[in-house]
Amino acid sequence: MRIGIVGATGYGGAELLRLLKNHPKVKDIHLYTSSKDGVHISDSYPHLTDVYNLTLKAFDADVVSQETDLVFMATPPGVSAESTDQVAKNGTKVIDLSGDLRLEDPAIYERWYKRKAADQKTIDLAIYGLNEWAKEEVQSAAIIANPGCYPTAALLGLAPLVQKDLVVHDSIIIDAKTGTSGAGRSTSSATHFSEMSENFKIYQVNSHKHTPEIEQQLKRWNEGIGAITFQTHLVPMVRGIMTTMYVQLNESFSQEQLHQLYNDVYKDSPFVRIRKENHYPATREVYGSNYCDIGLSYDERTGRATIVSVIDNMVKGAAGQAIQNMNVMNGWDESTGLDVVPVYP
Ligand SMILES: NC(=O)C1=CN([C@@H]2O[C@H](COP(=O)(O)OP(=O)(O)OC[C@H]3O[C@@H](n4cnc5c(N)ncnc54)[C@H](OP(=O)(O)O)[C@@H]3O)[C@@H](O)[C@H]2O)C=CC1
Ligand SMILES: CC(=O)N[C@@H](CCC(=O)OP(=O)(O)O)C(=O)O
Repeated sequence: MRIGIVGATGYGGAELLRLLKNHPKVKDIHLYTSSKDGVHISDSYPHLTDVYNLTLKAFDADVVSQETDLVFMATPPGVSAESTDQVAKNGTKVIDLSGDLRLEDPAIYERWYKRKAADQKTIDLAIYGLNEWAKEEVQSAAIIANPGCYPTAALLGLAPLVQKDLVVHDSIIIDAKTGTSGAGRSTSSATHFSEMSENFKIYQVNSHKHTPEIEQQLKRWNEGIGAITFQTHLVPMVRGIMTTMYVQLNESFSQEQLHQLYNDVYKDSPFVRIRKENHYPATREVYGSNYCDIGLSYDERTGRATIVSVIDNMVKGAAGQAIQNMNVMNGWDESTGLDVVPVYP
């Protein structure tokens, strides 16, 4: 299969290349750039020296549609909105890592992303690829909107309780933390070393663009769910996301029942690991892997459940989930090429 990566010089592109090296079905890879035409990938990423002998080519949607069967768009917001229909016109499948095709209402996209949305036809064709909960749709999809990093962690953690309508509808609070690689490779004053070292910051308070994405999916599962409170923090680490979620349950639960529910729901999901009672995951424990690890607690005093989920933002939050989606789209085992043990310590 001929694979394309647009935005291969970014962190998402580099992570795709790291993981695809061990993918038995992928041999023919084409890399596209908007600024480094003719540059060898190892000049951009020396850790890939002798791993790939590939030179970047200028991104042109028509060329991509002729040269590839499936393309990963690892590009900033706006690029997929403009070019997906052209890339897909000859049957090339598209997996978009950006947020351009995730929101079904273009007006909501334009309000939160502050840029023009993709055309409605392309948005309607795109399947929201939260893989664990969309196997059938992903299988037959031509275009995948790969979920955002925070929504992946939050939604996998909330799904069992929300789907079974066990949550007081307007009680969901998501307290999220991320490492700096989530901001991509280009430098910014928010993420450079002097700003982030020995520091811990809240950002985009009540205004993060992943808020409508999380609400949209929660409402698909349970239309009664109200507005969520979602806050994001930057911590001095490179990879990893932790979402700590607080929800009021609408019936009395026991710790044991809560664990039973999550173990049952995710028993056939190889990338979701439920920790045993009184054990909680740390970001290091999924580092470099496609796992989402979940810890649970029910507080009898308050009637609230605390759900903690961790992922590696670059893997399950981006490139890993994208490859999992590619696998399911092609009828391959979902774990193909993703059988990676987390790097520890
Ligand atoms: N980092 C993360 O943890 C996650 C990222 N994402 C999303 O994935 C996408 C990629 O993220 P990330 O790799 O971190 O970002 P980076 O900024 O590291 O990389 C983006 C790449 O896109 C390319 N690019 C920029 N403009 C254009 C253009 N007009 N046409 C084609 N290519 C262009 C650039 O490469 P060049 O100059 O060579 O063209 C750049 O290297 C983003 O939308 C991001 O929000 C999603 C989940 C998690
Ligand atoms: C640290 C940092 O800036 N993280 C990014 C992660 C979001 C991201 O990557 O955006 P999409 O998944 O929607 O494309 C942010 O908070 O915007």
